[in-house]
Amino acid sequence: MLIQRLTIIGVGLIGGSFARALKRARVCAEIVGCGRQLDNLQEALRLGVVDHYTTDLATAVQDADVVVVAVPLGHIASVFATIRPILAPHTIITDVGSAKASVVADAYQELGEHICRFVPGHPIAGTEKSGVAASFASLFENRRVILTPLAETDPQATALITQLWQHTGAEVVSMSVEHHDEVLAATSHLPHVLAYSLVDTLAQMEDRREIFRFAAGGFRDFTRIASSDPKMWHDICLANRTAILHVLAHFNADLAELADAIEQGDSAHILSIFSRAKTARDKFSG
Ligand SMILES: NC(=O)c1ccc[n+]([C@@H]2O[C@H](COP(=O)([O-])OP(=O)(O)OC[C@H]3O[C@@H](n4cnc5c(N)ncnc54)[C@H](O)[C@@H]3O)[C@@H](O)[C@H]2O)c1
Ligand SMILES: O=C(O)C(=O)C[C@]1(C(=O)O)C=C[C@@H](O)C=C1
Repeated sequence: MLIQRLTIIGVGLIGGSFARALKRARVCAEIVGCGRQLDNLQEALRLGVVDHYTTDLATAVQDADVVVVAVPLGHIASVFATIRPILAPHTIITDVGSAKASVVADAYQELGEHICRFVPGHPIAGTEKSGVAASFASLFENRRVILTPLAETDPQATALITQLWQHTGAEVVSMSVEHHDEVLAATSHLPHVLAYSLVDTLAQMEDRREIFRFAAGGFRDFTRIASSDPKMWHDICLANRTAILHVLAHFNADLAELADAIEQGDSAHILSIFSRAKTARDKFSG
């Protein structure tokens, strides 16, 4: 066994999938789940995702070798503040939050002397579903996990968290907090903002029933992620607002240029934008 006791705070899609993958790999002797919704924790136990559960954060982190904080970004600071006095000196703490600067600021503010065993992390894998019932063991297979260790982070803590993620089938990469937030603003946060905004625009049109009746594959592919948890994406937008606004401004300018080309009937311009995008997309998906 790699570790004795792993505690997951927030046994939802990501926390539950991490627990399932580690159980499958048989690397933790015991997995403890902690959360606020009793029915979700009971389901986690019934599904065999955790070995025990508690709704009490203090009980959950006692004697834990590793604590994984997998709650929405807006709840991370209060979780850190509550567990700080109970954490053992050897306990390693990590998280899975979709933006990293806000989590790191929360950690500096709330974790005190435990900052040297905090390894910020983010699996680049998920779905539009939430809760433990939506979790599955193969979610992280062949996907990337980004770690953004701090100057203070003990390299042995980073090495252990790296090993745990590798046991889920993921490839682990490291980068700076700032770079992470800029890249994810472009590749994940902007697409979610656009999908929510597009669906909301259509949903407010007078003939929305007719519009949605004839929405087919293209609409479905483009908007699946607008079914994601609104509170989670609210938290991400506020946590990474500077980087999101920067890439959104860029996008707005390019969209205005495309609208102008359509208005002018500028075939060459329209074709060059679409061809450039198709080449980039084909190369990326290949
Ligand atoms: N969904 C994705 O695609 C995805 C991908 C990568 C990372 N993330 C990140 O993972 C984290 C969790 O997202 P998720 O999709 O698993 O959400 P989820 O809603 O499925 O799970 C979150 C769980 O945390 C619990 N929780 C909320 N507040 C809590 C608190 N104060 N104390 C204890 N438990 C609490 C909830 O009851 C829920 O069970 C978020 O920070 C998100 O940014 C999500
Ligand atoms: O596939 C999806 O539904 C996702 O939204 C997953 C996705 C992404 O944008 O790729 C969403 C948020 C994350 O923090 C990481 C992954």
